Amino acid sequence: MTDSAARGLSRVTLYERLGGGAGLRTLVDGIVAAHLENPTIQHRFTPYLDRPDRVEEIKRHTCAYFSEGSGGPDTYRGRSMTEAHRGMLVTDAEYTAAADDIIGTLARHGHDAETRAEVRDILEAIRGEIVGV
Ligand code: HEM
Repeated sequence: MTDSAARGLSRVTLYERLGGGAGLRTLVDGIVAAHLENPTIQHRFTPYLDRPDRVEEIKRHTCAYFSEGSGGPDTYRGRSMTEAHRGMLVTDAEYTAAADDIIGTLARHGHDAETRAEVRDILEAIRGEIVGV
């Protein structure tokens, strides 16, 4: 049996494969650190460095958003993606840079190609909610 067939039978959710709540938190910390190092988008995030409470809130919202979207138990209660990013006029290149940080962080934490492809598909599905709004 292939890995994917086994997963289908045992219904292991993407949330569980990402390590549940603790795994997601580790990933979100890594993603934010990667954004701060990424020359294409770091300027979007450096203004938050002197607002640790807001960074913590955004991280918590992002964990809940990823949990809900990957079959986890949380409910995202933050603003819609379009509302959260309205007025930023995020470009396609910036979005791709952010998505690459996410996929790179997954790879660094040992998540396999199949899981990375699944996350990449989700990120492409919501691109239009964030770019250019
Ligand atoms: C790749 C997909 C992305 C996802 C899933 C995502 C998700 C989120 C979430 C859940 C929040 C918190 C919203 C809230 O607290 O109400 C947020 C906020 C934010 N995002 Fe994104 N985001 C993405 C891409 C981007 C990109 C490409 C940029 C800029 C280059 C960006 C910049 C920001 C900023 C600056 C905030 C803080 C907004 C504020 O202070 O109100 N995001 N994002």
